[in-house]
Amino acid sequence: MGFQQTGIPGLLIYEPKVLGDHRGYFFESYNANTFLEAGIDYKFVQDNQARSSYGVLRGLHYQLEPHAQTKLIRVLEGRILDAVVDMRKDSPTYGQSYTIELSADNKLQLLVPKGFAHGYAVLSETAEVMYKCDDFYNKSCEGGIIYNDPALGIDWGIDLKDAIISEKDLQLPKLADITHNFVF
Ligand SMILES: Cc1cn([C@H]2C[C@H](O)[C@@H](COP(=O)(O)OP(=O)(O)O[C@H]3O[C@@H](C)C(=O)[C@@H](O)[C@H]3O)O2)c(=O)[nH]c1=O
Repeated sequence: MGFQQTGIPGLLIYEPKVLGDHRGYFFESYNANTFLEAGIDYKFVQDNQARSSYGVLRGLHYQLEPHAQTKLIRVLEGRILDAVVDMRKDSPTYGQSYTIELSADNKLQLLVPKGFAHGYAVLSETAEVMYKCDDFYNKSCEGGIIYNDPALGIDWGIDLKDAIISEKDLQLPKLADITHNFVF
C-alpha cells in the first residue's frame, strides 16, 4: 500500500488502500492530499479514458514542452502491460524502459513524470484505461517512439503478430533518431 519506488527516479507505483465490507469494496482512487503527504504535488487538469480489445498496443507517446504531461495511469476493467521509457537526457536512467502489469484487480497506478514516453498493450479480452494528466492535449506537441525499437527491447506481453496499432504509431521513430532534448 502507498507509494513504491521503481528504480527510475520520479517513476512511482501507487497502491490505494481498499476497504472491503459485505457490500463489496470502496477506495479513494485519487486523493490530492495523499499525494501531497508523499511530497507529490501535481495539478491534474485532464482525465482520459480509452477502451481497447486484446492485442491493442497504444504508444509510445509523449508531449513536448510547453505541454509535457505527467500521467497517473490506472485500469478500470481488464489488464494491460504498461510500458514507459525515460527520455530525460539528464537522468541516470535515460533510455531505460520499465514495464508493469496494471489491472482492475491489482488496482495499481503508475505515476509517469514529464519526460517519459508511455504506452500499453491490452492483455485481457478488453480493457478500460483511465489516466490523469497535468497538462492539456496539444496535437502540435505530440511525439513518440516506435513500440518495437530494438534498443528498448520491450516485452509487451502479447504476440506482436496480433498487435493492433494505429497508422500514426507505426510511423514513429526509434529513440536514437529523436533529436529534441527532454531536460527537467
Ligand atoms: C491523447 C488525446 C487524443 N485525442 C484525440 C485525437 C484522436 O482523434 C483520438 C485518438 O488519439 P490517439 O490515437 O493519439 O489516442 P491514443 O493512441 O490512445 O493516445 C494516448 O496513448 C497513450 C499511450 C498515452 O500515453 C496518451 O497520452 C495518449 O497519447 O483522440 C484527444 O482529443 N485528446 C487527447 O488527449
